[in-house]
Amino acid sequence: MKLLITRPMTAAVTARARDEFDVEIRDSNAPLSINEMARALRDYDVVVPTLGDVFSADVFEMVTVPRCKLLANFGVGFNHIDVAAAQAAGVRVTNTPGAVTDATADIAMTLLLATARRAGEGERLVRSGNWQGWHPTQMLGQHVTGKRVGIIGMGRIGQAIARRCHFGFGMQVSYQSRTPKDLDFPAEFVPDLATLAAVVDFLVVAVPGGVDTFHLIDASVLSAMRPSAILVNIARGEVVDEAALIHALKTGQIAGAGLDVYEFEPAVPQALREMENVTLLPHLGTATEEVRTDMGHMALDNVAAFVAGRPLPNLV
Ligand SMILES: NC(=O)c1ccc[n+]([C@@H]2O[C@H](COP(=O)([O-])OP(=O)(O)OC[C@H]3O[C@@H](n4cnc5c(N)ncnc54)[C@H](O)[C@@H]3O)[C@@H](O)[C@H]2O)c1
Ligand SMILES: O=C(O)[C@H](O)CO
Repeated sequence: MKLLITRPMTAAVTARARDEFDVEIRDSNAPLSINEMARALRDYDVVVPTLGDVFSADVFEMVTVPRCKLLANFGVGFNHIDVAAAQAAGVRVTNTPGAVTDATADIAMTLLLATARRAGEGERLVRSGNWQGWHPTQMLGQHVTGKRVGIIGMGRIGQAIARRCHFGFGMQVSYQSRTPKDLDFPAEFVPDLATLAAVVDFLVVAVPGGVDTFHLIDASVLSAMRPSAILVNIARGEVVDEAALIHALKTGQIAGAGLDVYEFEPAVPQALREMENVTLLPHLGTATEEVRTDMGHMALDNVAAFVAGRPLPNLV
């Protein structure tokens, strides 16, 4: 069984992979090219791909009968893989749900707090050497405790964000999801997105990427938001119409945004980079040693199950 891991991993994951499998670990952090993806499907039994490795229908068309029978994705989001095309080619797909949940919820709170409290702007001021000292009206931001948050996509991460907002910050939680959830804390289900957008102080996006959610947050949702409201996106960049977001920020339709993901990642529009009321992180949601190691182990658990002929624990 030949395994390809498409990026360098943490030391613990690398050691386990080398110990348990005949593995090649690609020595580059760049996404696979289309030809590398075709070669991966042709030459390996299992591939551990990740974000940026765009296994589209075109790639599966390039390889008539893939040797590869499993794409054990490193990451919960799998919108870079055309799952239907993979299945049609006899390739199963797994992901790493759960391992990413708390860290990503923590980054959502980091973005919410940093944007509301102007932390990035304040940090830049101190670093510039131009800070003139404290005064009663210096750099006033928005209070967070007790405010109303709207969460779009009440899955694992959405619920972890909601718990932090409710238990940690005494916030009122409203949400939109495909179905109402049975939750152990108070949260109001608002089925209509524009209605939800209109009543919250913070709107947090936590849905999966892909065709169903492409530009879910468009000009109409942004224009429904209050001028004092802040948008946070930890989901996938293309869930938010970035051009419409820039327009909403420039025209004061909304007060700010906290972003971990971008429509044309890693390209971040200059317009966003120039705005003080926007907090920009480089897709840090799961970026801790422990979480990346847990994700790697979860991907390798799926590989191990495949090799042993057992049911795949995280089949998509
Ligand atoms: N920024 C990061 O580093 C980072 C890290 C982890 C995950 N993510 C993203 O977060 C996503 C969510 O992860 P999760 O583990 O919570 O997934 P999940 O499947 O548990 O939750 C997604 C929720 O969104 C809901 N949903 C789907 N389509 C919807 C729609 N059109 N409108 C409203 N709700 C909809 C689903 O019903 C589900 O409740 C991932 O798919 C990934 O793209 C980002
Ligand atoms: O989907 C995920 O798990 C993240 O975006 C990658 O860490």
